[in-house]
Amino acid sequence: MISHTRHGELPAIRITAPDGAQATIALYGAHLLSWKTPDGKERLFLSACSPMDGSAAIRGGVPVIFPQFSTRGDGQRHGVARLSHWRLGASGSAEDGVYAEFELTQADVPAPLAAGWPHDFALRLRFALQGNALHMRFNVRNTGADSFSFASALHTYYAAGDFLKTTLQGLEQGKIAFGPPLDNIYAAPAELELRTADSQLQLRQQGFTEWVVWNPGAENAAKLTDMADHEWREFLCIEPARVDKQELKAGAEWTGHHTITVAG
Ligand SMILES: O=P(O)(O)OC[C@H]1O[C@@H](O)[C@H](O)[C@@H](O)[C@@H]1O
Repeated sequence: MISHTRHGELPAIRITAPDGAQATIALYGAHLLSWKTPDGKERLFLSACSPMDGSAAIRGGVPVIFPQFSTRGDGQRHGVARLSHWRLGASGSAEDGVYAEFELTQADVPAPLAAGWPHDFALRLRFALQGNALHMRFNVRNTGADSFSFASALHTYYAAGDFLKTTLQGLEQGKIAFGPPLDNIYAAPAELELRTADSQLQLRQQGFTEWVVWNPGAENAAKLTDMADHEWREFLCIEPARVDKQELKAGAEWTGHHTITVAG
């Protein structure tokens, strides 16, 4: 079932699966704010200090990064998609569960931001919920007459319980046990295993080229106005990404998949 709701001042869409799984997506950024598995447990971190009025990017959940990753370029930091109001597209039931799609084109991007990246594009982000799995499918189409280059990421903030008790397995570097702050880019195997203080999750990607792993630690978190000082310990970001801009020819499209399954 799909219903309209609000989160703070932001209009949002709620997906509720027959098994009780639930996701809430703000139209601002097509930003996944909350994902609850059928047991009612929240799987994503969302900062209590995040702006929720469309004046700035939301801190937590799953920000959509497009067309620039971080400061890798002279455009808007982490791109314009997380700062634009998307539209609800198709929704319903499919093989992979109850789903809703969100759409954004160049015409939807606020003028000052659009001026910084003047290309014709169409984005479609689909969220599907079934049992303990969440599937995100991100599609980028070049609708213009010239090629453009873009980077992207699904900047997932996991509710880790306790960052310091979290481990990640599957990277060629071996098992990572977290401690000091980190902001690392790794080559992207298809699958990772994340163990938080109380859960085990499988993270799968297809189409992306890197995993970015980030936690600011206490000192850097204290400098962030949209994060409470203690919150750094509650989350870990693991982002399937395409950190460097790669070309997309006129008329071509690219699709990235990100599936998270709670295994225990
Ligand atoms: O504060 P922002 O713009 O949401 O970015 C958060 C972090 O996002 C991560 O993806 C980057 O690797 C970090 O360098 C960055 O600090």
